[in-house]
Amino acid sequence: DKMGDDQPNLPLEFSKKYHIARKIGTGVCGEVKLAIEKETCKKVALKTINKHDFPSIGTATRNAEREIEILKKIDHPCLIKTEDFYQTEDSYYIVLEYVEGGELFGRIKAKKQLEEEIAKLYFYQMLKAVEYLHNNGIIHRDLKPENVLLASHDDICLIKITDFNQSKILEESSLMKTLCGTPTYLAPEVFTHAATVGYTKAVDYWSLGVLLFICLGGYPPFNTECSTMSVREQIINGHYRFIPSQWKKVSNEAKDLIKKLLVVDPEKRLSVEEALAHPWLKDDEMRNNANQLMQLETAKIPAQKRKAEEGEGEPPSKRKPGP
Ligand SMILES: NC(=O)c1ccc2nc(-c3ccc(Oc4cccc(O)c4)cc3)[nH]c2c1
Repeated sequence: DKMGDDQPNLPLEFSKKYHIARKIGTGVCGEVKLAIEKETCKKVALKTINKHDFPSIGTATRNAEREIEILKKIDHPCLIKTEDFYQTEDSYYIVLEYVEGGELFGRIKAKKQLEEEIAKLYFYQMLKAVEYLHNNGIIHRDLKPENVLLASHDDICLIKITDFNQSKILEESSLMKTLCGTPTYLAPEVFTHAATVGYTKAVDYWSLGVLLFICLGGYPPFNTECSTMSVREQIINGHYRFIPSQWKKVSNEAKDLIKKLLVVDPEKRLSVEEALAHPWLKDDEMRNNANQLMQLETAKIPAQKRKAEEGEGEPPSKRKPGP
């Protein structure tokens, strides 16, 4: 069709370089479209965040700026890579790698539930990715099957976590500094309130438990099927069931790991490090597969960041199309 815009008000610079194909996902704050780089026919995912969308003026912009800051900073084989950014006065445009296999959500729906060995391979990679995020002071806060992408249509494949729109960067809070000072004059609630304020990494541990439950059981642990409690009450009470017909082929070790992640008290919830040490994941064959997939990915064209650090990289938008 015509060489012009396929979508109105895209940045001209973007329209010159890419051709929009079709919508491939809808995030909370914006949409994701498949786009083709004209010079190389390479597929990319274009995520558009409208500055004037809900949740409220300013929040969408703040979240988008934080998402872009995080995307520039991260570099891990199981985290989505960013190719480019554009901005107009009313939208942000993030050009991301196109992850062929699509959402884990679609794979689980198609297969009803994943075979245990496949679920283990994916979950181990999710843990490694979240371990990397937490070690870099980033909490994802929106881990769900829609935000876990699969690198290929094969079962044995790399996963890529995406969507940092709800993510938080753990910075030195004034409360943390206060707690390091001399407490002589500090009121008691500063200590007791401290234990509950803000989000901690533990919210991601809980989400990982829900993700693993859905991968193995094929249905969510907290859902509207429950007649006596609302979803909110089920979560607050940590009330869920392993429906026998869905779980008869699943090992007790896998169920044990889920039980230790879906713990209401965040202090008692298993951390990523502890989950990685759980017997269910002490599986050398799986780890070899996962590590090979991750090393292959890392060996590919180094991410923009690595190039930038080595000082070779031109700013992405001025780069010659890669091989
Ligand atoms: N929310 C995000 O930050 C985000 C960021 C990047 C994303 N890429 C996809 C994506 C990629 C490939 C897909 O393949 C398919 C598979 C089947 C059908 C289809 O139309 C596309 C689907 C979704 N979804 C994304 C979401």
